[in-house]
Amino acid sequence: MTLAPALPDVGIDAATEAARAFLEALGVPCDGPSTERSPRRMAEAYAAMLTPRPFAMTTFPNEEQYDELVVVRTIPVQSLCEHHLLPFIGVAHVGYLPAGRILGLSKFARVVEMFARRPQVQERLTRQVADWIDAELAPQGVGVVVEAEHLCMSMRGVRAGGAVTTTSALSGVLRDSPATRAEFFAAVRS
Ligand SMILES: Nc1nc2c(ncn2[C@@H]2O[C@H](COP(=O)(O)OP(=O)(O)OP(=O)(O)O)[C@@H](O)[C@H]2O)c(=O)[nH]1
Ligand SMILES: [Zn+2]
Repeated sequence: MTLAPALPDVGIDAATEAARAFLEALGVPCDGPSTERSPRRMAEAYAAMLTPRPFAMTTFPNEEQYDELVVVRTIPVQSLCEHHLLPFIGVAHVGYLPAGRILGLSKFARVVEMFARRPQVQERLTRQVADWIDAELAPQGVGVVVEAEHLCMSMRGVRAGGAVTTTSALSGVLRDSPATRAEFFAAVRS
């Protein structure tokens, strides 16, 4: 069983017409020489931001029986909040304690991106990354921390620009062992 999101069925022409109607309804006509194609650009931009990129899961046998934490810090996060379809942007820190296999390092950034390219809430994104690593790798434990600014909170509404939300998801020994958990959070903060 895979926990990867299903690929959406994207109709760029229909999205373009909807974007044109949407912008016109907001008093933003797109009839100038440089704006005629803006509805299509908008449709393509949203399609790009909302379509996960599948990737090959590459694992290696843990031949050295490496049994310390592996932590990949400061992975870029760019997603859209499902309430306003406005971006939330920040970083993820992903760590795990290997068991029988280790994961290709680039895959941590790929899995974050895969789940980020959907309408999201930060809590779910954080949990999905942890659950995917658990399911695909069966490590001794996983930890994921996401720190992000939500533009729906800074560009509109409450206008709390600069507010950063931190979420975390832990499993296995990273959740159950206080020492391992503390080591993970220390690595994240270093
Ligand atoms: N928990 C959580 N909330 C989020 C996330 N992204 C956006 N939200 C919140 O979702 C809520 C939607 O609330 P509503 O009251 O329905 O929407 P709204 O009237 O536009 O709210 P304001 O943003 O307060 O103006 C807001 O409080 C957002 O800040 C997220 O990733 N996680
Ligand atoms: Zn929002």
